[in-house]
Amino acid sequence: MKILAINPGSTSTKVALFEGDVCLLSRNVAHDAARLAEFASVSDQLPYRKQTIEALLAEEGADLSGLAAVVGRGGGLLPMEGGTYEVDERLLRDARIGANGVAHPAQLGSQLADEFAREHGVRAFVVNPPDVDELQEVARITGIRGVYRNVHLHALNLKETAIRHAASLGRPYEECNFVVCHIGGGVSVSAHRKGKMVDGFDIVGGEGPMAPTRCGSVAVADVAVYARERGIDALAALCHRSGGFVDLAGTSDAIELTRRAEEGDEACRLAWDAMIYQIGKCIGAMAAVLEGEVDGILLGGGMAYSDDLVARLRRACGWIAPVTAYPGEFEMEAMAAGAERVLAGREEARRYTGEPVWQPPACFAG
Ligand SMILES: Nc1ncnc2c1ncn2[C@@H]1O[C@H](COP(=O)(O)OP(=O)(O)O)[C@@H](O)[C@H]1O
Ligand SMILES: CCCC(=O)OP(=O)(O)O
Repeated sequence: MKILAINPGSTSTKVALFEGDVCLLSRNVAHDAARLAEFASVSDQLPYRKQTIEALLAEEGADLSGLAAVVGRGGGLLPMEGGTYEVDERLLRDARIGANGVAHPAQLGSQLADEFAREHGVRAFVVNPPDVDELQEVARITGIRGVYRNVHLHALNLKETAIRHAASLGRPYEECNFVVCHIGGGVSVSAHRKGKMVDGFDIVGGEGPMAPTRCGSVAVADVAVYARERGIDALAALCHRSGGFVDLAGTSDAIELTRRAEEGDEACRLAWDAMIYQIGKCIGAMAAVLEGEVDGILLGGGMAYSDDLVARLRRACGWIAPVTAYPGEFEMEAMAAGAERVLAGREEARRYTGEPVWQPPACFAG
């Protein structure tokens, strides 16, 4: 049973073909930031991303005969429970407009999966999109009446990393507590208690640590001044596209940034140091969410390939719990596995409704 997995990220497009749990091919194309910036909206990138994938498949001589499903990284959706979702018109409508109010390429995942699936007459799915919302109630409350938190995170990779680490400890995910990070183009830091992602930082809304493409948390008063001087659109872009390394050093590539830092570029050195410092602070916050009962701190994403970053986070947070690096990500495998569970009848595909997963408490009404 072949499954094609498609993962459009902020800096890359990844594609993989699986037969059962065997990966037949896997490719990752890094996109030039200037090329992506030419598109007015994320959904306008659809033909370009599709052609990119078609070219990759052709280069690899991929044999798609016997394809059973196409699975994409979901996004652009309203808060939802975790799981594998059938791509249908309701889901596509929200993905196309980015109903979560966030312009992020993950919303192309369902659209690309749908296009390839139609061409092959097979089903399309998304698995654990960044819109998965399992926050505990107290994590949703802010100090502003009527304003409630929800988060967008690398849910797919965070959960898969936690599941695999739990298995390595010989325990089910549902019995463990972890602080799990994805340290890539965006940096997710999250608290997992007994199989639920009960808190984390909204990495497209401007929370959490600085990242290659994100500004991270900034004092509200400073944000207000920035918005007044530069406008709301420029401010919003800083949250998930043009902040962090891009704003401080003109690149989202951590390899380039660290090379320039070694060559004496002071802006690059400080950006690198500050990001790692902020990730450590956020890990500490999530350890407090778990009341110190932390079975492990797990570091995934592209930057977890950096020995320097892992060593520094181990020094900053290793006293909380053992720190384990899982460089890269398990997103492609996790997507294929989610689709396979449904096709094999071990799990029912969920239907996206757009219905709220949580109701604001009556005590704050009015
Ligand atoms: N060996 C490495 N050392 C430091 N950074 C790395 C290394 N390999 C990849 N990266 C960085 O990881 C980031 C991309 O991470 P990735 O998880 O692929 O991103 P995304 O979240 O966009 O999928 C880039 O900034 C890249 O430069
Ligand atoms: C929308 C959250 C997922 C995310 O930020 O992915 P990238 O790191 O690829 O931008």
